[in-house]
Amino acid sequence: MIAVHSVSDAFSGADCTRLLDLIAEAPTRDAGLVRQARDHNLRRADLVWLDDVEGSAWVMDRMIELVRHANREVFDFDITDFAESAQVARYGAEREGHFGWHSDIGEGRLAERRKLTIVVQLSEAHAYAGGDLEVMPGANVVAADRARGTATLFPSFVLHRVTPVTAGERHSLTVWCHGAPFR
Ligand SMILES: O=C(O)CCC(=O)C(=O)O
Ligand SMILES: [Fe+2]
Repeated sequence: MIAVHSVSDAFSGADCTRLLDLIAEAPTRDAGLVRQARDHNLRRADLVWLDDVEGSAWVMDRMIELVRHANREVFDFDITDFAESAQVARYGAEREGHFGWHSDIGEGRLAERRKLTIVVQLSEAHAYAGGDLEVMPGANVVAADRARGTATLFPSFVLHRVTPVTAGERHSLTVWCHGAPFR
C-alpha cells in the first residue's frame, strides 16, 4: 500500500534532546563521523551516522518497535533487517540546507534493498523556517507534520524532499528498513 503514515510522539521531547546531546558530544573532528553529502545541489546537510555514536543503541530499539507496529497496521511489507546505520541530519540556514526530490531506493547493495523510510523530527517546529519534509505518494504533495518527535513513514521508493531552511536549523533522524526487492 502506498501511504504516508504519521506517528505523533514517537519520541518525547526529552528523547529528542537526549539524541541531539549525544550527537553534539560525538567527536566531530573525526573525519569518519560527520560526513558531507557530495552533490551539494541535491543535498546540503551535515550527517552523523548513529553506528559511530556510543550510547545510541536505544534509538534503534525504539525504531524497531515503531516499525513493527506500523508495518503490521499499514504497510505489510516483507521487511527482514535494518542493514544501514541510522542517520541524523542537520540542515542549517547558513547555507540553505535542503534535500531535493529523490527516492531512497538507489544503486548499491544496501540502497537497492530499502523498503521503508522513517524520518523523525528532532527539532521544535518553530526553531526553523522552511525545512519542510514533503512526500509525494501520488499526484499530491503531502507535508510531514513538523511537530517535534513525530515520525513520518513511507515506502522508500516514494519521492520526497526537504525544502531549503531559511532561518534556524532543523535536525532529523532517518532510518531505513530493508528486505527483498519489491516485486
Ligand atoms: O531529513 C529528512 O527529513 C529527510 C532525509 C532523507 O530524505 C534521506 O536521508 O534520504
Ligand atoms: Fe530520502
